[in-house]
Amino acid sequence: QDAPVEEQIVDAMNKLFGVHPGFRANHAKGIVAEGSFKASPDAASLSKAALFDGRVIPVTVRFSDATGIPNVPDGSGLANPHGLAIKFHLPDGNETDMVINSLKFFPVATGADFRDMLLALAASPPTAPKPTKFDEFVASHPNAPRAQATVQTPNSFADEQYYGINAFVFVNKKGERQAIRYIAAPEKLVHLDAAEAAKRPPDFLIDELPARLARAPVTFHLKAQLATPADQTKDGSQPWPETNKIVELGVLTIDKAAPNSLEAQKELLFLPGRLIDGIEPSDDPLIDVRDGSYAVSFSRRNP
Ligand code: HEM
Repeated sequence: QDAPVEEQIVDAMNKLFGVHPGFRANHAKGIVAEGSFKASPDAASLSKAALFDGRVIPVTVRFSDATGIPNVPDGSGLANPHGLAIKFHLPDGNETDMVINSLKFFPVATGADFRDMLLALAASPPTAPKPTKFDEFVASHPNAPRAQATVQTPNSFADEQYYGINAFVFVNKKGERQAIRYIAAPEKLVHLDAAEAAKRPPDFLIDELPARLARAPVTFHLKAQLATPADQTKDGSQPWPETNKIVELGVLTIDKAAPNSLEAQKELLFLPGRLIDGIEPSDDPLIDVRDGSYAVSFSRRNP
């Protein structure tokens, strides 16, 4: 009970999804691929980060299904939101990560609330008497079901739009600061309705990606949604107005499935707070809680 909240969160995930040695406590099922990123000239005016200087930066990415269940069917509602984790390998040997998913905003604003939501879900199996613990949680956290309602099953990991949710702060060469939220936009967005998704084979997303990459590369436009001075940055459960300016940061090209995805994903650790000069965390408390929880999960899956 006195454990740090990051550990309590991973314990709650283990309770909800079961313990599956060697797998992530959340987003357990995934596939690794490789490619590159090339920034647009606009990116450098917002951030001095080496990532945005226009050179071609090799990347390792991992697409994933939600939950800590390693064999969750890709078309199940449980597998929403799908994730995209990107590791940028910079010329100086440094790395920086982006860990984003298909929710437009997060169900809750703090680590403690996220832990409580996971525990409420774990205490609310289909047989639980009504109102369930999760019904009670929702009554005091109305954004939780609203957030989940923003996701659908995509036709392909490549046909989904992914959102950064947590705000980061870009700093440019002049020292100007701009809060942003990331968006990775696909060439086309293709969603399935729940009935159609349920009919797809259990690994249809995982199997489709290497097949698609063998034919042609997959591209995403990495963008930054800019905060206005009126926008808060500390609550990822509150989206910014859709009218906010969006700047194209560059193109992410994924061209090769990793030859040994299962082994590769085990060794990979993506951290939302692994940043480089020119990109800073905002005051959103989830960034630190996420970093801590991902590290706990990593140490348990690689004991
Ligand atoms: C309090 C908030 C959150 C907590 C505690 C949390 C916790 C976790 C944990 C423990 C993992 C497994 C990490 C590992 O073993 O490497 C994970 C994976 C992941 N999470 Fe979160 N998460 C949170 C919020 C978010 C948000 C806001 C996003 C998206 C914007 C997100 C996207 C992902 C993705 C894409 C993965 C898979 C990463 C990979 O492929 O290695 N999470 N999360």
